[in-house]
Amino acid sequence: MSEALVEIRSLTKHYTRGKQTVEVLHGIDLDIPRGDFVALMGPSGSGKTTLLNLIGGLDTPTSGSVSVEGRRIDEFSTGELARWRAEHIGFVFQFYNLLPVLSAQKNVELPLLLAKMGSAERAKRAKVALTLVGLADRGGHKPNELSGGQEQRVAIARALVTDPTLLVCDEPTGDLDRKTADEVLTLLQTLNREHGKTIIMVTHDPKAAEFANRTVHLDKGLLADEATAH
Ligand SMILES: Nc1ncnc2c1ncn2[C@@H]1O[C@H](COP(=O)(O)OP(=O)(O)OP(=O)(O)O)[C@@H](O)[C@H]1O
Repeated sequence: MSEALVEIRSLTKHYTRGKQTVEVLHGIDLDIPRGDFVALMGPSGSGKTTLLNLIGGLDTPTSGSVSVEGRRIDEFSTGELARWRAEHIGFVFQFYNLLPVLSAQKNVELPLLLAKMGSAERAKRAKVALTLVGLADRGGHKPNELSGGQEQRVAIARALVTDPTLLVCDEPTGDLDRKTADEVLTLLQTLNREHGKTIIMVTHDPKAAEFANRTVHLDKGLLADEATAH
C-alpha cells in the first residue's frame, strides 16, 4: 500500500487567549504524496499559516494527527520536534528572514551548523545550493546588496541546503513584483519537477497557485473543493 508523504487526519487547532478560545482548524483530512507541489489558498484568517505550521512542526495540534513519512510528528516532544524539523523541513517565508550581517553564502550555511559537519563540507554544500538557485556568483554579497528576488532565492537555497523531505513556503512571493514573483515560482516549479522536491505553498495569488500541481482551498478552518491544475 502506498503511503502519502504527509497524512493529516481529523486535525484541529484551537488557540486560547485568556478566557477566549479561537477555533482555527475544525477537522482537516489531507494527503500529500511525495513529489507533489500543493498551493494552499483561502481567505485571510481561514487557517492557512496554522495548517502550514502544523505540517512543518512549528506548532502542535489540539487533536488529530500529522504523519510525515509514516511518523506521527504530533506525538513528538518539543525537543524531538525541533530536531526533526531541522533535518526534514525547509522553510521559506514572505520576508526572507536572512541575517543582514552575514553574506549569502554564510546565510545558506546556517542550517548546517546544527549538523555534525566540517566547515569545508558546509561551504561546499552551500555553494551547491546557491548554484541550484542561480546565484553562484553572489555568495559574497550581504542581503542589502541583493534584490528582493535574489534575497528570496538565497532563502530558498538556505531551505534546500539540508536536503529536506519537504519544502514549506508561506507567501514566498507576497513581497515581490509580478515578474520577480514568476521567476521565483519558476524556480520552485523546477525544484519540484526536476529535483523531485515536495512543496507546500501558502499563497493569496491565483497566478502563483498556477505554478503548483494542485490547489487546496481552506475556508473557515475546513477544506473546500480541490482543484487540480495540471
Ligand atoms: N498564536 C495565536 N493565538 C491566537 N490566535 C491565533 C494565533 N495564531 C493565529 N491565530 C488566529 O487563527 C486564525 C487563523 O490564522 P492564520 O494565520 O492561520 O490564517 P491565514 O489563513 O494564514 O491568514 P492570512 O492569509 O491573513 O495570513 C486567525 O483568526 C488568527 O487570529
